[in-house]
Amino acid sequence: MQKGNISVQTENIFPIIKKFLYSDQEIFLRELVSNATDATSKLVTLARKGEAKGDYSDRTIDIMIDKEAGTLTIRDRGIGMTEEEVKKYLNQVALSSAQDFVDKYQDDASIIGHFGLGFYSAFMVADKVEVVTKSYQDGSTGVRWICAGDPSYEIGEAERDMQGTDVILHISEDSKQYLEEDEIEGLLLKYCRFLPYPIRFGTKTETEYKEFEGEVAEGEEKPEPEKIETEVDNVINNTDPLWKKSPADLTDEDYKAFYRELYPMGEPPMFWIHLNIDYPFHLTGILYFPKVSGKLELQRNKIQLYSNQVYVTDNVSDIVPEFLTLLHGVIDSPDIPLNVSRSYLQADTNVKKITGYITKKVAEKLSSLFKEDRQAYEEKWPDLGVFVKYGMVSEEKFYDRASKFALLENTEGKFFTIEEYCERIKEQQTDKYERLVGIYTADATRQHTLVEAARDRGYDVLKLEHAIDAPTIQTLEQKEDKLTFVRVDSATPDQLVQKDEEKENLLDETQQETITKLFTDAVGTGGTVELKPLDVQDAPVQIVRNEFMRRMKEMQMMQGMDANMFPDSYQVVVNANNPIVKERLLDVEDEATRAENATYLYQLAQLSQQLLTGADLKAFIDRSMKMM
Ligand SMILES: Nc1ncnc2c1ncn2[C@@H]1O[C@H](COP(=O)(O)OP(=O)(O)OP(=O)(O)O)[C@@H](O)[C@H]1O
Repeated sequence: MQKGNISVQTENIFPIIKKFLYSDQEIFLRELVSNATDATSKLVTLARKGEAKGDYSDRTIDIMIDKEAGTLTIRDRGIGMTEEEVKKYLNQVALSSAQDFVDKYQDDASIIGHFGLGFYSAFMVADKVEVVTKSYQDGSTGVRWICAGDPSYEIGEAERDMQGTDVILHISEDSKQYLEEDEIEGLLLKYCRFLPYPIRFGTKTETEYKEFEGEVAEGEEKPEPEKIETEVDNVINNTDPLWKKSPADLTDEDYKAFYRELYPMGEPPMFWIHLNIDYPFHLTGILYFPKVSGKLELQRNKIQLYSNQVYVTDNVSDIVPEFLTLLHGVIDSPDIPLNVSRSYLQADTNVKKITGYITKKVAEKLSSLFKEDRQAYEEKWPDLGVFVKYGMVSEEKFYDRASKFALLENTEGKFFTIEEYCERIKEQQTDKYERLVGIYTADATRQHTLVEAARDRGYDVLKLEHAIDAPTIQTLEQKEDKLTFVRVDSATPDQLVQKDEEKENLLDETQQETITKLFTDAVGTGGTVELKPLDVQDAPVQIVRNEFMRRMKEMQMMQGMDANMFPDSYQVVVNANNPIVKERLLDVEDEATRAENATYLYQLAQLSQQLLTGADLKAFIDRSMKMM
């Protein structure tokens, strides 16, 4: 054996590799199996070109544990290395790329999936690494290279028949878990599940039951099926994952089966998109639309990112627009730079193009579903809506496409595109400033009374009940000319759509003052009182919340501010023209009864909006009982 030093400057790299990457130790296996895959691919290419002669049909990569020896071996049947190549690639190339990686990593540990540490990641878990290799080239002999985690190494001849490479890790004392079968199998399933060559991890027992096929004499029972156990290779990967295949060759069932392979516990997806692009970047993948309805948070981070079928990460938030992280599936692209920091990624031109491409494909798919079968699309809307709205709010480009197929649902359960809806309300709901006023409820059950009051006026009421609807409304108002929204409780029904009609007040000035005073006392600090001449049949007292003030408060609360900093601003509108107001307040002599009636009418208004609680609610019930 010859001895040598890898490099003088690298004295420190081993402890750094061990220490800095400790939390992500497990990636060593992905890096080494990737190298084995690359070495196999290189040989396959040479053989195809006729430059490597021999039978290279067995491309299996073996992962082997030897507990007694304390080693984990990664064996490939790939291109192998000559002694010169070992010196060049392991002592120089691999080392300098590891050095580069460590330098970058020390500056910013957010490198995606920690790709690029390469061969030297072995030293995260091993005290000593032994490489036994033989080049595919005629006349090559085996070579053994040993390095014990310091800059010195040994190199010499080794016995070896087959071309290819064994990387033997002498697992260190504090990484003993990597000698456990379950641990290794788990990592192989995570990182290597879709690699293009078979990854064999020992053997497994397959059990089969064979029915008795012979004659059974009358009166005799058929013998139990025979149990047949066979030892077969434990190949842990699917070498030909669905996203690599041509969509024309696949059926719906294939896509569903692949979804189950990815998420065995998941509900079946609604539909999917097969991505496939060669220029100006390479990208393949399948994105599935899950049923989202309401569960906005739970579903994130289900897209897996691969690079040439090697798993990288399931945190793709810097690679795809945020709203797309609600989708499930796989993206595979060798063109995403994986050894740069996450903040750099978003500025990368390839990543920008990829983002744009995926967004466009998603919009196209939704658009075709909408056009092909509107009814089926409407049925899916409860699950799709959250996703589409999220996209419209957060991605300008998506908005432009989605505004054609986004739907608005009204309280009758009918669906409209934005354009259709504007057309529908044009006549009734255009205000004096020529704005189209969309009236909505955030809770059709709680706001039932108000919804009905608006509908009685001939208005249409939209159901915008999800958390995503508040920002969606804001976006629609910004984007769509002359469209504005008001919630049913933001004004009295006659004022939801402001028109220039002034009603005559049936009370004289003294009467108006008396009424205003009575209600100001009844309401106290609960809100401001306004006496207005409304329709005779409009309720005597109504409570409204200014749309703008309410939105401000909601926004502040979303930003985590104290809710009490912005008290609710309620306006108590008293209808001067409702006959009850006159009869119960003005025509009553007794001061105390008048005050009591004012309070009672105010409480009725509170009750209709579920604002009456605590002691006030009890007082109201007591009084109602007495009246009975
Ligand atoms: N199993 C192997 N068979 C043949 N050559 C190998 C094997 N493992 C490593 N090598 C050689 O060593 C070189 C350095 O490996 P290393 O993993 O450090 O970097 P890389 O694979 O080139 O790049 P990266 O890991 O960043 O993708 C490889 O380019 C290859 O030439």
